[in-house]
Amino acid sequence: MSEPVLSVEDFSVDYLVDPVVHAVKNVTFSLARGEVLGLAGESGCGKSTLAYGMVRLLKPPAAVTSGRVVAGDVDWGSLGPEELRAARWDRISMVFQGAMNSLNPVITIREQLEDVYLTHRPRMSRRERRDRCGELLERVGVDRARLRSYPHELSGGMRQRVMIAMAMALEPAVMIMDEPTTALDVVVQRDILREISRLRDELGFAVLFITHDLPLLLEISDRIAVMKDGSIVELASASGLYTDPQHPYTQQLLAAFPSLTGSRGAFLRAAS
Ligand SMILES: Nc1ncnc2c1ncn2[C@@H]1O[C@H](COP(=O)(O)OP(=O)(O)OP(=O)(O)O)[C@@H](O)[C@H]1O
Repeated sequence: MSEPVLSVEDFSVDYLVDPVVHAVKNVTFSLARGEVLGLAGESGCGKSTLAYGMVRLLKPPAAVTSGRVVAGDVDWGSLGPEELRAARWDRISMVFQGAMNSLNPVITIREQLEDVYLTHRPRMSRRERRDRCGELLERVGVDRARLRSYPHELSGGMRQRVMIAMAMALEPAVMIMDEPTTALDVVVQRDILREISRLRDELGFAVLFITHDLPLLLEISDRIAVMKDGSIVELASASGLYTDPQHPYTQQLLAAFPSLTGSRGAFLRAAS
């Protein structure tokens, strides 16, 4: 495998409450350039804690108790608050569940997208910034005329696409997506996921895609990590995990989706 764009080594997070919750336990994995790694597991297994922990967005009582996260040549644990702010979006960007609700209601889509460039690329000319914002929107399937809109004038699906555009604005090597389409209806979800797959092929960023929806992960991932009680119990190629699950918990998860037992492999990305 080529040099990973992201590696997570022996990473652990506790919630320092009484009694202490060991939410993420000694997690290790890496992401190759252009890879989609799915992270599956049921509610409460620690997926979101891992995602927020990786980009150091956790607040007390959460505490990272072991390990490190290295993106490119940067150890995230060694960055100060300012450096972290700069590295987020630029090297690793995030789209979280309900992210569409974090758009500022009183400023236009154009201003929100331009803001990313104003903050992170202050030397970019006004003209280039404007062009880029239009291109970004079109990339995620939203007409550039929408730059003039306010968030409430867009549907939930469109707003989530705007968030994905924003996450791609600085062309980060890694995007972390935590249930990015869960709040949307199934057709919109599929459209957006197809778009993410296409953009990944086109731009070559790697994606850590988190969801409890295993059939969805089988469809879009190259490899899948299965998480249970804070630990990764199995990590395999999507096809390997589907055809030859090793861990009893993975077998149980697969069995919980009767639709998967139909035409074998129909869900697999590799098979499409
Ligand atoms: N602020 C907190 N204080 C104490 N425990 C917490 C806190 N936040 C989360 N936890 C616990 O940490 C564990 C992991 O939670 P986390 O939200 O990361 O799981 P998840 O797999 O992302 O679940 P979901 O899919 O429901 O978001 C759970 O046992 C949860 O109860």
